[in-house]
Amino acid sequence: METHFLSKLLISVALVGIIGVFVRVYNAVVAEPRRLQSAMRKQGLKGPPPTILLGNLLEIKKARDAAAAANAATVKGPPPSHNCGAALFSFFGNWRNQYGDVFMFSLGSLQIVHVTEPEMVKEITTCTSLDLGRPTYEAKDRGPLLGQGILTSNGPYWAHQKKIIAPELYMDKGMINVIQESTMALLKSWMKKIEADGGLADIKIDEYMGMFSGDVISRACFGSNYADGEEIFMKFGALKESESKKVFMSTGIPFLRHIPTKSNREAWALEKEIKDLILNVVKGRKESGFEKDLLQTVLEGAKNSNMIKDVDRFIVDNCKNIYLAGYETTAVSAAWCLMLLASHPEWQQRIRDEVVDISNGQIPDAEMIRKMKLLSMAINESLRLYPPVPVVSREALKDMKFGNLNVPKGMNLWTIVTTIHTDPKIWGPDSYQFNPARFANGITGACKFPYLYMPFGVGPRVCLGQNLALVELKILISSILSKFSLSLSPKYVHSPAMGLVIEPGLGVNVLMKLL
Ligand code: HEM
Repeated sequence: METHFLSKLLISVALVGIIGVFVRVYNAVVAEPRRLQSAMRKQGLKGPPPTILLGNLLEIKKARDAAAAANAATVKGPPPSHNCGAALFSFFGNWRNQYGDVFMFSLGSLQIVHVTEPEMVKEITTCTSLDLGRPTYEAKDRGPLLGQGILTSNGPYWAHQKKIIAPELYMDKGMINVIQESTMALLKSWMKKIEADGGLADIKIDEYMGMFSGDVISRACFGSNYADGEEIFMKFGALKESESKKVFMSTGIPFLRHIPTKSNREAWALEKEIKDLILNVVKGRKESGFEKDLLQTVLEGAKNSNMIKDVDRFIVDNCKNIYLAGYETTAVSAAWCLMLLASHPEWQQRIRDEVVDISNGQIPDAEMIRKMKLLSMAINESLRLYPPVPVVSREALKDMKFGNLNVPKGMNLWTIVTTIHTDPKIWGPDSYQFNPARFANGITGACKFPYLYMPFGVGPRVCLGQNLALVELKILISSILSKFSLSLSPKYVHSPAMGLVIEPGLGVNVLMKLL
């Protein structure tokens, strides 16, 4: 009798559990997307029709596969034009032609409003309300990679983290020294290689750009524990590699991250290893040291705050976030800029003349790079054509209004940087060409609406490492130009690809000669 009652109870509990899971799945996959879609449709917003579960993912996959095949088959040598958006996001172009600057689409169950209308872009990107934040799906879908550090957090917790981290990323003399040392290491390795190859070397520069950028970040973050930092970041590189394969095509499909697939299990294991390694360094610090690096700042910030409940997690997530934000973005920016200068010998020579004139054979310092106007123009132009981060994304954390559009809580807003950066209506008829001269009078002179130039984002969530990145790029590129002459290798195939950032999919091969 008692056994019968117990088994009945168990079955009832199991049933309630199953129904509970079913309701949650139904809400996430069907009800919530429908609610958001219907709220937008009522206001006249159109977009490609989504399917349940996948949204518009299949259409996106088809367009990406077609573009990749076309790209690999054709563009060898210097690219005739730099329409990165068409190579990577042809689907946005097609939908924009059909539905206009503002339309909606779905990635899985994720509902997104695409915005390239200038006034609305301005309103969104400069909105200071904490009700508009970074998309919550980023932390959910890419948890092992991002955690809840400054990149993904929102509200007062984000504002608090920003206060702790931002001052550490201001440029000071120590940081300039670190950049100069990393630059010298790179120049030496190239000189050796060129000599060994008889005066002319064909160098795949991407790997070296990564080493340079990783070196700077490891030293900035971990100071004298720099060697530990390198090991941590190597593991993080492996984690990033496996996670970047999931970008786009697994975005917005709920529960995928909880399934113990081979790649998820690998990611979980790496996540744990990275956490243990970082906390080991932290333990050493508590016992022995006083340092003035980013780790120490985060450590002290966490200890002195009553808002941070899980100190270990705060430290680990922010180390990962800084590395993720600053490593690859800077490395690919340098690679794209050198590709452009190798393909435009006239600009290369003009900038070299300026550099030699100002630096007189030395590795440039902060004062010198401030004077290098042509170099800044070329870097601005390179970041316009190849912005590493192609989308500035936000989520309405409460019901909000932009322009005439009521945006319900949970809706994502995407500003497509590649489209905006190359729109002929904004930049003129040569918008797909490399023409640094357009920046001769700064950003305001180059573009009808300066707030539409956004390689580092705009508004309250603007990149905190912008100055650091620009100084890195200026010191590195000016030093390279003053020592070597560059031309594009016949091996170069133009292949913009989307990992976590826009990267040269098949690398950048440059023919390098000592001057
Ligand atoms: C050329 C190199 C870089 C580019 C193109 C770049 C671009 C960006 C972009 C587009 C954002 C998002 C802005 C937004 O959502 O409005 C961002 C955020 C951020 N970046 Fe960078 N970044 C670069 C280098 C760096 C470096 C070197 C660091 C630090 C070491 C860094 C740290 C950050 C941080 C902490 C954030 C988050 C800011 C926040 O949410 O409050 N970035 N970056």
